Amino acid sequence: LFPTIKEGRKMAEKEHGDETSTFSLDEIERIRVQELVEKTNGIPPERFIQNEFNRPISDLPVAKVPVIDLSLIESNDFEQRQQEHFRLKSASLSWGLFQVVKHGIPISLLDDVRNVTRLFFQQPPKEKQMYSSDGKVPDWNQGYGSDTILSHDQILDWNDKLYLSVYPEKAKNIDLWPPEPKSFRNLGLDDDYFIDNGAKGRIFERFTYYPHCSKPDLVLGLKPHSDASSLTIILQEDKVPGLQVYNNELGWTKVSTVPNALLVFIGDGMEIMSNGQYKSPIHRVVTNSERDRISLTTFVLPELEKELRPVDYLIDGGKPTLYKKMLVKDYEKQHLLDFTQGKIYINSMKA
Ligand SMILES: O=C(O)CCC(=O)C(=O)O
Ligand SMILES: [Fe+2]
Repeated sequence: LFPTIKEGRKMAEKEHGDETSTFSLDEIERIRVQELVEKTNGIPPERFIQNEFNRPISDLPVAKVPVIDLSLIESNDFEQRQQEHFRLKSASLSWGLFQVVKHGIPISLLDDVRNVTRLFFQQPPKEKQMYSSDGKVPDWNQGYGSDTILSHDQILDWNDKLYLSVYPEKAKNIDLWPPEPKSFRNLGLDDDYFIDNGAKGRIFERFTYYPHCSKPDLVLGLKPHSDASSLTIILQEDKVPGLQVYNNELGWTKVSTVPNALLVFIGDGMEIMSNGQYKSPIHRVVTNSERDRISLTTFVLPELEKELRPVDYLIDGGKPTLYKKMLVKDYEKQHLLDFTQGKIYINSMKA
């Protein structure tokens, strides 16, 4: 059996007491990881030390993530199109993730997005803090901040983030959108691409900054989770890996970066809607001692008042329903609660 969070932390303290740095509870829960790194030279305070069974492992196998050519999905050649559709489907059935290339988004735009993300995090703390919602209802989880803290026992992630609602328009809180760097508000992130392509619902963007860490074998950039979304699209940096995905046969595997590809994850919503045929993979992010890392995550989410459940035709004729039903807004609440405690919420949805 795994130790409880408290037991695990006691064990970690004993073993690694001299490798951690000390801060008060209040300080730790308010400071951003980026500032911490400057103060401690990258030495993690004890609140960030993972239980033994969750710590990063070196020498992992590389995940064979399928690469999908989007231009073939839209090809006029029927056979080519059908073949790529088949590959897309088998990627969703097996790994639950794939790299998309020839997606039609200009590389220069991807570079701009990456640059602007870096520039945002390079600004002084005071400047960034203006875009924090600081726990204010209804935007308490939006804006600039670090790991969401729901309990003083929580083991914290080694990242800072800027989390923004971009669609629908009325859910956008423009006060949390940084005017600096200048190009931030007009990245084209809020154009109608997804909406026109049928994904009506909600879209959030999460800009994440993972500072370097002097003890990368003890902390996680982002703890294990599957995404509560329908679909997630990730833009990574080409040269700084860190993302890992769990595979039932291989255990943790490393996801290689493919230059300028977009990485797509099937989310919990799709797993439930497909009655478990499509997989919402468990993934995490590890840090490294030399380089910081940025990523941009786009979450495509269903409307809050919708019910999450397997689609009717998949359970027609008495086929077993493998998941419980739940309103999207309740699902997201529970998912966040479980995430902060290091649990995988979709497991509790299995009927
Ligand atoms: O930084 C990454 O590559 C992954 C981020 C992620 O998993 C998330 O935002 O849910
Ligand atoms: Fe994720």
